[in-house]
Amino acid sequence: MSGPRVDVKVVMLGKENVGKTSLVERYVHDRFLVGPYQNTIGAAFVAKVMSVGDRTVTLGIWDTAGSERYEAMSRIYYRGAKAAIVCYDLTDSSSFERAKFWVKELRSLEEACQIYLCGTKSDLLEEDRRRRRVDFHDVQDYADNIKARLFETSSKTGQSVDELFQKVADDYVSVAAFQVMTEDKGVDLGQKANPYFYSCCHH
Ligand SMILES: Nc1nc2c(ncn2[C@@H]2O[C@H](COP(=O)(O)OP(=O)(O)OP(=O)(O)O)[C@@H](O)[C@H]2O)c(=O)[nH]1
Repeated sequence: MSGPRVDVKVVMLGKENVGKTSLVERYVHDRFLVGPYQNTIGAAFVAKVMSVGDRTVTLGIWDTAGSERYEAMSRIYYRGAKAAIVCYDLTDSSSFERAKFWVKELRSLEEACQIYLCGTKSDLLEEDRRRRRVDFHDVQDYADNIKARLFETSSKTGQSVDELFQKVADDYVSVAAFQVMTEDKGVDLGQKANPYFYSCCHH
């Protein structure tokens, strides 16, 4: 028996404990698991069917393990990904340094992969704004430089989680539509190597 046909391979990357699994849990099952923290080992896969206008898009989400012990495995999972959600914990500056590490790798090895930076655990800032360790404007400047999109989410409250994954699917559909358009008309805008151009030019 074959599994679902995946349109968009999405990979979750980021330091351990930043909340990658919780983000997927919130998005796919609309729940936030409490209890003892469990590291992801290797990677986990889940498929989610969603709508973009009158189209159906299936996201195939690979949730990788954040521990540096599994770094080599994470590399296997981002190969061929169309989208990478690179997570960092808004209350942990070292996790943002780790996010930059993954961005560098993706930019050099998976040029066509659209990057979504995701600052997690925003509910902790609502409780106490002094807990913020990663400045929003600094990350926005960085995101502009690397042509990434930026979200700040909470898997606990659900804040911006659906919006993040919806954007991944919307971008995929925009890119596909643009590809069909240029291939049909034989237009070569010399921009094919730039995935951000693809997704931006339809907004
Ligand atoms: N307050 C709060 N805690 C969160 C949030 N997301 C995750 N956590 C907590 O952070 C811890 C780690 O979450 P995980 O989702 O397992 O983190 P991970 O990035 O998948 O970790 P690895 O599997 O080790 O890579 C857990 O104790 C979660 O309950 C959030 O949005 N808000």
